[in-house]
Amino acid sequence: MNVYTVEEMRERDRNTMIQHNMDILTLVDRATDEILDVLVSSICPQPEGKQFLVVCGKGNNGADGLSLAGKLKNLGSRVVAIMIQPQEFWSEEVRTLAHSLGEVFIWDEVSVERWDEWVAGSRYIVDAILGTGCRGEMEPAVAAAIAQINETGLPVISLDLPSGIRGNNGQACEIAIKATYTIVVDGYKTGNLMGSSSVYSGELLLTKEVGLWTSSNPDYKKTMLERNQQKLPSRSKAAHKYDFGKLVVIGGSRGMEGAGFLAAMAGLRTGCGVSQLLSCENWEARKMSFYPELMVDTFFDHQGLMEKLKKTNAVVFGPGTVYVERDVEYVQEIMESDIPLVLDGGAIPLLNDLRDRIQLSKHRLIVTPHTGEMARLFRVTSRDVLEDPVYFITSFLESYQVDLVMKGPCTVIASGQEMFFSYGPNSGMATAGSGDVLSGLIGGFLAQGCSNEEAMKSGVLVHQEAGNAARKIYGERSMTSTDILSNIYKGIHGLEQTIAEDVKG
Ligand SMILES: NC(=O)C1=CN([C@@H]2O[C@H](COP(=O)(O)OP(=O)(O)OC[C@H]3O[C@@H](n4cnc5c(N)ncnc54)[C@H](O)[C@@H]3O)[C@@H](O)[C@H]2O)[C@H](O)CC1
Ligand SMILES: [K+]
Repeated sequence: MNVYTVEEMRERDRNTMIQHNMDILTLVDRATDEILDVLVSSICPQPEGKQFLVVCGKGNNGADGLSLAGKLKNLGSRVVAIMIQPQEFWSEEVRTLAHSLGEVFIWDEVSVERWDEWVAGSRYIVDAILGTGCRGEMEPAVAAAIAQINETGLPVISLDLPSGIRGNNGQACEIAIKATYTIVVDGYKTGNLMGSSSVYSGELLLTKEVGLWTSSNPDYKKTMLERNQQKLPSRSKAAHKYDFGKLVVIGGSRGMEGAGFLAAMAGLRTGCGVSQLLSCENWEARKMSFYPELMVDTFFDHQGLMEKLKKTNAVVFGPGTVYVERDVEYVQEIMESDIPLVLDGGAIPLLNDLRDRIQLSKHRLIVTPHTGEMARLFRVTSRDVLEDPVYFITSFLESYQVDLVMKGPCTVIASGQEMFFSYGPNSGMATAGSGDVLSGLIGGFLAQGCSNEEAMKSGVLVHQEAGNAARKIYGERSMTSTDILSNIYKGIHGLEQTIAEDVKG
């Protein structure tokens, strides 16, 4: 399943029209065939006899609304179509579609009584006011319509994007539609997945492809992260624990020992044979092991560290550390050895100190910032990153030449010329230690010999599924990172099952 920016979507529209000799009306017609298919199969199996209140804008999102209204009418639904803007502002396509629909009302001319009557008689509102074209300040008439729709309490079906959500970053305008379902046309827009979109979109439903031109060589190929792309490391029944790899987590400084333990334990739960927490100058950590299956040790200088990293197959550096300049040397030493390395938490800011030396790394580094950590690296604010996440992800790849896992309600894995989006909003994951569990998972898979890409994908998928399982038991409010940790096995089972089905399949 592909993901596009608004600019890429426009380019696809343009090239489809030129190369396949298609006009906008044909594109809209194809899009609404697929929208109707999703509506009937996933939202309203029997639309005949039911009333749909379809509220349309003057652009192509509005054209989608009018075209869908016509098709619902043909199926025997009752349709009330309202245009927000008066006729003189309609596009050519909107004009044609409105004409063939017959009766279309204009927002400003609708009395309160009529609106109330339509709302009372309708089963659904279709929001076709704004799609990917939303930009700048909201027109007052549009804002008023959105507020009024949000107040009805009726289920709202948004077409492509909830009106007022920006197509590239998912940020909400001063007001936006609170949808029950969002039917996304042809491919996810980055704005369907990022920013505040999860607060407004309701259930995201994707149409089949509508036959648009697709670049065979985009700058960055963007797809949804899917379970069936994964393969887990194989396991021999005759194995020794070291055959499954040793992970070392360097972290757990004074007062933050728990972060180190969570990461080390998450690694062990992926199936690696041995996991150790190494703390710098923290003897206390050795006394506080919460988990008997973990090894815990302390180091004082880089000779001591490298001595302790013998027979280590992967290192996660940073859960429960703060930025200390001295750590640059430690990280550099590990980079130059043959050990795959994940930089997380307190080690992420070291990236700016290491910039000139990253090429010396034998393995490509993996770095796992959340948006705040990403912003600090670029010396901008989180708001800047949220404003243009795709730009910052590509800049990150280009500036640092490392692999990236940017954590958030939609976690993005980025490597080389590819990005994978993992959309699974769960507010329970925004809890202390959740990121430590993720970096431990990635480290655990690396220690078993997975490639960076496999380890990042498996780590993110398992983390998300473990979080969903924890939510089922404790709820989004009460779940903690220990609950994510203890549900890792469910994420692993999920992946094992998918793989088994694929093999059978
Ligand atoms: N790409 C596809 O596969 C297809 C997409 N389709 C649909 O078309 C929309 C995008 O259409 P576009 O005309 O570019 O934009 P919109 O309809 O979203 O809106 C443009 C319209 O609205 C005005 N406007 C912009 N911002 C605001 C604002 N803040 N307040 C008020 N008005 C605003 C702007 O001036 C324009 O006039 C896409 O999402 C799909 O739904 C088709 O189905 C074809 C295939
Ligand atoms: K919309």
